[in-house]
Amino acid sequence: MTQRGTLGIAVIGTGRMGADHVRRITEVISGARVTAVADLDAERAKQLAAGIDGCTAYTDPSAAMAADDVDAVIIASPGPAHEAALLTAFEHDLPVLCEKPLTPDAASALRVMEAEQKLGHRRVQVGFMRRYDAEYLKLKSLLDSGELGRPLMLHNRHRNADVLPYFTEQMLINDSVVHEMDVARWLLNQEITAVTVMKPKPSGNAPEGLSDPQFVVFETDGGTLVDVEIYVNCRFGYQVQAEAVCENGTARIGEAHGMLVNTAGRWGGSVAPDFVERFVDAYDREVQAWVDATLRGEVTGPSSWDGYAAAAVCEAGVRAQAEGRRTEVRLIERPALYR
Ligand SMILES: NC(=O)c1ccc[n+]([C@@H]2O[C@H](COP(=O)([O-])OP(=O)(O)OC[C@H]3O[C@@H](n4cnc5c(N)ncnc54)[C@H](O)[C@@H]3O)[C@@H](O)[C@H]2O)c1
Ligand SMILES: O[C@H]1[C@H](O)[C@@H](O)[C@H](O)[C@@H](O)[C@H]1O
Repeated sequence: MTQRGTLGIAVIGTGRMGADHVRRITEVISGARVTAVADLDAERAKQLAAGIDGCTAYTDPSAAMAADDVDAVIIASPGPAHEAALLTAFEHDLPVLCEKPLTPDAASALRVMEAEQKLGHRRVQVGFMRRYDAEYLKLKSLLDSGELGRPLMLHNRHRNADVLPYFTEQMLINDSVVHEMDVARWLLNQEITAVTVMKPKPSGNAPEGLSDPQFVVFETDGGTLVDVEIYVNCRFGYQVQAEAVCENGTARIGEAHGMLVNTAGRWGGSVAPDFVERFVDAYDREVQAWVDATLRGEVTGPSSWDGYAAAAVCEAGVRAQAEGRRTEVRLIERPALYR
């Protein structure tokens, strides 16, 4: 610990999410402080570090993780850079909160799990923050209580106002639908066994080369059907909704937020502009839970196994999307460390 009872954290990748986590650790949560930031963009890291007492800027993530005042790591670089950062964190036996996706494909996720198993203990929490959202937590506890009976179907809507120009068809699955892969597995306590992707005629708002929206269906080993409407250029705001249809009732989350206003012959509320606003409390709770567990010497939350399972479903999803046919998901047997 760099200071008594305070975790010194290195944040790797200081773009949108990394910078937001730095702000959160510095201003919102307790028990931790940012002692290092690393970004390939030296200027970006330097600017962020300049505002924080005792924080050093690096361009090399390995140098940041080797620093004496670093006790734990948040990885917020792009998905393809996660494997290398995770393996370096393991070399220093550091606890890690790794933004989703754990890695972009199943083979690299398997390598990460193998390296973690060699350490002999769990080190990774994956940043599937919806598991910390108040509404998702309520839905999970209702489903787990059995009050509604067995879940038959789970309908999901995932809408972003827009995405950056480099957003690809594959990212629709790997960056966006990956959240529904995780929440479906978590809410239902089931594994996803097959994926089908269908595409309506694209929206006029979709950029050239991106077929948007898409409709994704998961089959599960418990016989529940899960569908996801993913629409990343809906223009009107950020919306994430889920409805569980069970034997004895249904439960829906993500419908309304904030104040309801009546005016000029209309009524209504507002739609969050982006995930940073919609899930602010979930991100806060996620990072605080990670810091608290780390200070207790524990690792909780979504594991590398969850990251691997999602990566395997993503791989099947990308194939289903490209080939236009139902694609099965194959998982290895769950290693003892993750049972
Ligand atoms: N949980 C969520 O809701 C959520 C939301 C957005 C992004 N994310 C995830 O967070 C991660 C970052 O996304 P973002 O939107 O902040 O991206 P971004 O492009 O805004 O930022 C990424 C930063 O990482 C830096 N970088 C690139 N390669 C690096 C490397 N090898 N080492 C160190 N730094 C490197 C870039 O220079 C950039 O500053 C991704 O894994 C993404 O999927 C999660
Ligand atoms: O990386 C982002 C992020 O994960 C958001 O939570 C999701 O809604 C977006 O679709 C995705 O592009």
